Amino acid sequence: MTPAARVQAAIEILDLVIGAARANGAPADRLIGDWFRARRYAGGGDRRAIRELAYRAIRACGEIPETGRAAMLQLAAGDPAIAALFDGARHAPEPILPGEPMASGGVAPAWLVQRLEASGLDQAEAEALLGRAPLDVRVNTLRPGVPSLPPGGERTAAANGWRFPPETRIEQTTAYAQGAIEVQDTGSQLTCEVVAARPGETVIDLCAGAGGKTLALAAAMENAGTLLACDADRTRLSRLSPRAERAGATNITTVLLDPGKELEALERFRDGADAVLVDAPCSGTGTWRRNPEARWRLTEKQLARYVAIQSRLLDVGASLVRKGGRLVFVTCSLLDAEGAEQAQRFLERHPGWTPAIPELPLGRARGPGIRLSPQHDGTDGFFVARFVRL
Ligand SMILES: C[S@@+](CC[C@H](N)C(=O)[O-])C[C@H]1O[C@@H](n2cnc3c(N)ncnc32)[C@H](O)[C@@H]1O
Repeated sequence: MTPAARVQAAIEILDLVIGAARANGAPADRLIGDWFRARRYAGGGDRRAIRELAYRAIRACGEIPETGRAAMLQLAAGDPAIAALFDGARHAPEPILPGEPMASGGVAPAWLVQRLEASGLDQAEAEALLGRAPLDVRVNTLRPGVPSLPPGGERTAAANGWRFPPETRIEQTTAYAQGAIEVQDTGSQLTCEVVAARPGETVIDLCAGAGGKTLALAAAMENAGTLLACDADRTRLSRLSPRAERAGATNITTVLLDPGKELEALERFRDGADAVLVDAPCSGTGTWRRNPEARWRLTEKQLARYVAIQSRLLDVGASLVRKGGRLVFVTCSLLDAEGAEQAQRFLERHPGWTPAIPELPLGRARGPGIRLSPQHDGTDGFFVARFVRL
């Protein structure tokens, strides 16, 4: 494909991404994959270039663009080489018309930029939310021996963490196939360390999803003790079993929860868990490096819904913890509404609890917890707080 045809292809993809963002449809990654599957003629180089162009345009536009072309014009406004490819040749985008509307630039929609500012993020830190994520892995201590890792890696601040260049094909390594390593962001690994799960304990991962953090907890517990992986989403939870098998994690029991009736399924653990992790559903502002179009999908109403469910799940988690036990609250968000403020409100609602601010090698204190950010810590954005029941 010619460079100009690649730009036109990226514009078509952007139209799909924008449509899906408006209609709460599939994520960009899946749309791009489907687009290529239907166009086998595009070679590896074309695919990489088109994907790169589409993501650069997504990152360049703060508000959701009207069209894919308007998004690409925003990118072209800062890159004359791309602008020059709008030449109307065969398969190329039509020439740019004088005064043709282009999407607006910026980090995120205006309301969200305001929320980020109010949450103490300066411009540089906000922009870093849209940077490139490295490839982090956790060495799985449940697998004996030292795994043979691909070249180019370096140790991270996490106890068992390594970082590789983003293009590393980690899933093709023997270490990955044997379950000796798991792909997991350093920030995510550190939030698991805050749980400080120990062998023999009863630990509940209340929002386990597909078990990214559950597997780290199982490793910390050395497969000894009870580890419940709960979630309200059957499909996500069903992905955990094969992952646990690959990782050699044998002490995990999955529990499908009914939203609003979580405690009914967990009644026998009431006041009994040593630790409960609430890795709550959130806006995901800390993971825009991986899915930058997520900022076009979020609405104030949705954010309010996340805040409400986080608060409810924290209350559910609290009633499962034994006296002296710990409750760990995590969101992959940098918004105080889903972090420091949420944690503070928990403490106000629950006088029988005290904050035990985690000591981490990365991050900065924010209210009664710690916040990690891409710019300051080189991780995804997270908030983590730990509370101890008196
Ligand atoms: C941030 S994700 C969890 C990610 C997971 N812990 C990991 O490390 O991969 C939040 C999860 O909360 C789940 N969830 C939403 N409502 C819930 C509820 N009422 N009870 C339990 N889980 C819920 C979602 O299905 C989603 O999987």
